[in-house]
Amino acid sequence: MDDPVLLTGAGGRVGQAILDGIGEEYDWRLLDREPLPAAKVPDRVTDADQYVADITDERAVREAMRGVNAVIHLAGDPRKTAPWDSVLRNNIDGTQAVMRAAAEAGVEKFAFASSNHAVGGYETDDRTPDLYRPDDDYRLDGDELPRPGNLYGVSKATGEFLGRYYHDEFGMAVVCVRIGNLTKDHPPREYERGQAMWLSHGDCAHLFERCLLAEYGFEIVYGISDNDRKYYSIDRAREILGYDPQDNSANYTFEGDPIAEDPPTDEP
Ligand SMILES: NC(=O)C1=CN([C@@H]2O[C@H](COP(=O)(O)OP(=O)(O)OC[C@H]3O[C@@H](n4cnc5c(N)ncnc54)[C@H](O)[C@@H]3O)[C@@H](O)[C@H]2O)C=CC1
Ligand SMILES: O=C1O[C@H](COP(=O)(O)O)[C@@H](O)[C@H](O)[C@H]1O
Repeated sequence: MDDPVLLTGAGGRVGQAILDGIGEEYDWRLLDREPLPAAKVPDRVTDADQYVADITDERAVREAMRGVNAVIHLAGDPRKTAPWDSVLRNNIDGTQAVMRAAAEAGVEKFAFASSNHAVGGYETDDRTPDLYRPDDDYRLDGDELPRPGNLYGVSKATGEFLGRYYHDEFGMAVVCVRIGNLTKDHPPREYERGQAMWLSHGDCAHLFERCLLAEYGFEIVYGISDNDRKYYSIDRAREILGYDPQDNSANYTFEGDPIAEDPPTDEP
């Protein structure tokens, strides 16, 4: 991909996981409402390719979108406890502004950071905590209706609907990645639910790179590592995007420490 890729929310946790993994591979436009310190910016990205702007600023977003062929849209309020005024502004109005600008600019591929919280309502009392365990075979696969468990989840489900609209009406390829729980170096510590939806930094960067390279129309996929414990299927991400995750929370203790592999023996 030769044209620039616009990354919104570049200074945040997910943005940095992506740039740590594939920051040197693409021509980036980085947009965030906070200025990015040099340590967060890949070497090849110049000042001219950095936009300090709010995604609800339609003019600034249109400016950042010029000549862009693909967008990874992460900017928003990531708190599951976020109040309505914040998710309405940052996650719904903001996503509408970015998707609209992308569609109008003829952007080919758009990856949207959705969330496990768009479907948190499936974690009913009768399914939990079994759901979080490796021997339970309940799976969500992306075909189910959204079922948010909080207003943040409502805002993410709304972003998915916006993606559906911009795909159907403008022909933009849109993939909504329902990200699980991103943590660096190890799965969330002592958190069964988080370990079932762990997304490692390496798998995160690889997954979003596949969103840039694969061919698709409109898709909803789950963004988790290849965890033994899981209630989200990653089959669709594998089939459509060519996602090939390398990490698995089962290779760590409940406390989050790596489980040592058996040392090699000399015995035949
Ligand atoms: N970290 C995780 O495990 C998960 C993250 N997500 C989603 O991924 C996206 C990124 O999440 P994180 O990196 O964890 O969050 P973060 O809070 O670390 O990063 C978000 C970035 O977006 C920027 N931002 C926020 N509102 C903005 C606005 N109105 N205009 C311009 N920039 C704005 C912030 O300055 C920040 O740098 C969010 O949309 C979140 O909902 C979804 C599921 C899990
Ligand atoms: O959408 C998000 O989900 C993750 C995981 O949710 P949690 O309920 O296990 O905390 C969360 O860490 C992240 O901040 C949020 O944006």
